[in-house]
Amino acid sequence: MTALPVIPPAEIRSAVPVLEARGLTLDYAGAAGRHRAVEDVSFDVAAGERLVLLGPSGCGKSSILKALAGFLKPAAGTVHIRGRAIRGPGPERIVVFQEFDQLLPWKSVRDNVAFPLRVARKVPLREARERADAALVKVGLARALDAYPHTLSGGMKQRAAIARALAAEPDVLLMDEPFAALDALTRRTLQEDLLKLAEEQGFTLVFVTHAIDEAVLVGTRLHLLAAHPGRTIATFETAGLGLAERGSPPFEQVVRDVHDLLFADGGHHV
Ligand SMILES: Nc1ncnc2c1ncn2[C@@H]1O[C@H](COP(=O)(O)OP(=O)(O)OP(=O)(O)O)[C@@H](O)[C@H]1O
Repeated sequence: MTALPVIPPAEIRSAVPVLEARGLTLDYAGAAGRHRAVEDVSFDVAAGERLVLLGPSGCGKSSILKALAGFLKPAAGTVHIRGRAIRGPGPERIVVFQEFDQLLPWKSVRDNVAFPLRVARKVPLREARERADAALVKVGLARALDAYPHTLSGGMKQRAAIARALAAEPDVLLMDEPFAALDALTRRTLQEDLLKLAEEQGFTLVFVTHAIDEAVLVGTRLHLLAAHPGRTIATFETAGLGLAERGSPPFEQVVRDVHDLLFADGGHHV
């Protein structure tokens, strides 16, 4: 008789966070010596959670994301994924950046999305292209499947980069102001698409933004940071504030509370 797999109860499974930062401290080496970008930041991200890192320019949001991606080694403290120390990049963590030049210029949009599936996930060509097409349709690029990146607008390139990440169905999606350079309408649509996909695919997300309304909408939890060096000033639970609540009094109240904290003491934190 085949032994049944032992599946721990949900409360035990969820006890190990997908991501865990403890006392995370990040430095850059410069001509004038060491520059401390982030100091003593700690957080957990459970499966399916969407943690937003929010704060003014220079508070270390991107640096924290780089540490989670495995591009930047902590000067002190630790970062773990599912209990394992992060020592470098891995295919289970995919980063979407703000910049529009994330695509390979010699590949079609479809093959840009299919390529990492084939290489990192060993998905057969036909299936990879099918998954690429489905992801591209979801971000509104159904008519650009065969186009090459240089023929796309900046917004379309960004949609393709997002489709590429989503198609790979990562365990953790890391997004660094992915919508910041998009026009307002596209930005709104992609916010909605991202939330729907998060619901469907259940991925865990760490999302960087300096837009408070976007943070409240996208996040299930907000981690507020102040600058010089980047450090935690507050956290907010925002799981109940999604698309249906946008613009509602509770939603707007959290936006105001976050704004007041970030601009406390006449902009002391900014
Ligand atoms: N490659 C680097 N070399 C030296 N210093 C850096 C480097 N990257 C970032 N920094 C510094 O580290 C600090 C945090 O920068 P980071 O880009 O993480 O902040 P941020 O919150 O993402 O800012 P923004 O919202 O403007 O993108 C800043 O003081 C910045 O000047």
